[in-house]
Amino acid sequence: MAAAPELVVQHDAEALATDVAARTIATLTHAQQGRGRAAIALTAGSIMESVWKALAASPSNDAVDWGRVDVFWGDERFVAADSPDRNVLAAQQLLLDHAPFSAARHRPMPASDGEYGNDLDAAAAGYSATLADARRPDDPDNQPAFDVVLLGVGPDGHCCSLFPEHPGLYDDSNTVIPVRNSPKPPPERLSLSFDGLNAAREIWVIASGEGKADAVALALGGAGRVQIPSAGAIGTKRTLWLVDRAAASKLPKHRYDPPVA
Ligand SMILES: O=C1O[C@H](COP(=O)(O)O)[C@@H](O)[C@H](O)[C@H]1O
Repeated sequence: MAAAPELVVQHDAEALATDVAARTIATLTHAQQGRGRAAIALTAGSIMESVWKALAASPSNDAVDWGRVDVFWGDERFVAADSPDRNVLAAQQLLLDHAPFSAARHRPMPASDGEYGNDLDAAAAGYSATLADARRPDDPDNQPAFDVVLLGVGPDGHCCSLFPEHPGLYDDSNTVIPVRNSPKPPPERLSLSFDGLNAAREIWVIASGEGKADAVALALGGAGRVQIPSAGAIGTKRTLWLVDRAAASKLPKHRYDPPVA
């Protein structure tokens, strides 16, 4: 079942990051109570470093049993493990390499100098198998139903490494797909397919700043996922757009009526 998008608008990037961190802690705690292990998928993006910092700084972060959390990735740049282009690096530096988060079972996507060498197809198949191995009893056959995906959105509306009018949008051959000729460098990437992404219980699309305002307005205004891929990110239980006022600034008044200052 698909969930129609809800919208929450926070004052600014800092308030947005604090809100996302608090919701993440609550959602993972709740998932652990119901399903034993919790599963989260991360993506990168300009707001995410603030989210990771807010999570690290939250006095409530030990409410989660991080030893019973699986951390996956929604997309990754297929470059060498030490390349500054890797999405995972900042997350490790700010969050995942530190207690209590380091207790989580972290599953980074493969790098181009890792176990699959520079074989992008093999790396995509390998991460699909990683997902399949991590499924819980009530999950779909081939992957965990992520309890939450923290999904960045590009100014062009892309999410994960699913870009407007790009072949990857049509590739649901596996939960994780190889992406070539990405319009945003670097050109080779790994990404959840739409099927892989939309198996998530909750998807939170997180956007901050005026640069994201067109994408937010188009996605919530009814654009299709070929034009604006983030419009096609739909969780089975909940789809939540968490944005700041700048990112909400091009929404029509019936969708968001900003408070008078
Ligand atoms: O390339 C990517 O871009 C998106 C959005 O990033 P932003 O810097 O425009 O906010 C990100 O969500 C994705 O993980 C990343 O690979």
